[in-house]
Amino acid sequence: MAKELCSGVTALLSINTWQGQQQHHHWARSQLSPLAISATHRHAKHSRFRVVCQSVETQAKTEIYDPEFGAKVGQDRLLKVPVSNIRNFCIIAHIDHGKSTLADKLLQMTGTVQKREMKEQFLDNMDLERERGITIKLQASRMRYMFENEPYCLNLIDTPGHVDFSYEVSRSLAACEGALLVVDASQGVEAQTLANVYLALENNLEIIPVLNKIDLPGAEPDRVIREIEEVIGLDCSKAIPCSAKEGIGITEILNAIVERIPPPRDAAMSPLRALIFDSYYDPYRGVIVYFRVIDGRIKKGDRIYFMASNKDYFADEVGVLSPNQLQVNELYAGEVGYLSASIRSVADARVGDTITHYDRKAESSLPGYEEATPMVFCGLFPVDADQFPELRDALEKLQLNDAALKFEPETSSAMGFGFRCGFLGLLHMEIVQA
Ligand SMILES: Nc1nc2c(ncn2[C@@H]2O[C@H](COP(=O)(O)OP(=O)(O)OP(=O)(O)O)[C@@H](O)[C@H]2O)c(=O)[nH]1
Repeated sequence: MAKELCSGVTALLSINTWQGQQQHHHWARSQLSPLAISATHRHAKHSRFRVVCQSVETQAKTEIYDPEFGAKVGQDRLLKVPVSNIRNFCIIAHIDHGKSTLADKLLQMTGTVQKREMKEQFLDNMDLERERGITIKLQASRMRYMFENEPYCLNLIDTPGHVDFSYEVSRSLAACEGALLVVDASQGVEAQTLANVYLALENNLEIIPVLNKIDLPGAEPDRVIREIEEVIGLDCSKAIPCSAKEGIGITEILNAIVERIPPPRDAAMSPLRALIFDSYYDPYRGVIVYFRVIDGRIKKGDRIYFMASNKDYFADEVGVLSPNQLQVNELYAGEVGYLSASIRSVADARVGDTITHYDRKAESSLPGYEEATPMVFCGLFPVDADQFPELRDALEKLQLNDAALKFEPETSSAMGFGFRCGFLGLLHMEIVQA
């Protein structure tokens, strides 16, 4: 159905946009692609954008939710491939060694996003991340890549680089079969990279060493290769020299992902087990859960059950990230996607939890679920004691989007009633403050 609507047919578009809480609706009849593009431009400033396309000829209907680029996203990326042609991988790199630049180049080279859409680095798309230039929240993107005349589906799962988020890193590694180890060829291996490489090795990931920034005059790829071999003990005979900035070595990296990273296990007939590697709160749709299907399959309308939080919901929407959200009917073992189910709090769908079916529960959950343990604490007191309930409401709202934030009431003889708040680390505290 979606395909029919993408081949330039005349379509009726129902466009909903939101400005703050206010919804605006427009109808338009046009060739699908050009109109969708101009609509995207017109409404680019709106925070949320939804187009429902109905083919005038066939009455077929599809809904494309895409806050950034509307219907421009190519539907051929939704093409299903056999599990043997899926590759799930992440990028391990020290801060500033070029992970985001490389991720963007991979998205560009596979046609997932166009060059002109790349004004801002794509995978780091939270404002705060941009401001601080670091990756905080995990995100994912599906790419379509042709290798020896066969279509492959490559899922890149982004990992945060900061030590406060090592648990999130470990969950995203558990969702992959392979990792690109990106090392700045003018710098060398850093301690933080080591910790993540060991995590990847523990998860049996196939690691592809990539030497980035070879365009720099100070690059010493041979020295860095020796360093990786000595420090990590990784065979670097097939390390790939690259410049993410200049686009050198990108095809070699894509080919290596297909050739060297194993496909996921084909377990589509088993009871559903999907690993949550990220979630965020959307004020319109509730919590959006990012997951990797490990066993079984999941489709829209399924009654799902979160094994750690003991909560059940109906999946309103299931889709893939490319990198924007695109709805699909079903996702099966090996695939990576998102779902929404009118979930009110991220605590119900925590990173590391296992999703299964309410009526056909998996026997055991996937390993590795951990409660977030706060490491840094601070006392928070209202200036005016009457504002205590407001402060509590504000903290509860914040917690809807950040299940790692903990707080409990506290009294102090000097400050009165307040809260003791726990954070994962100093950076986490700064982010919550912002
Ligand atoms: N010369 C050169 N510079 C590069 C290359 N790749 C990345 N850079 C630059 O290195 C800096 C850091 O790159 P990023 O891609 O933001 O690094 P990152 O690893 O994603 O950093 P975090 O998001 O903080 O983890 C930027 O200024 C890039 O332009 C490269 O191949 N050559």
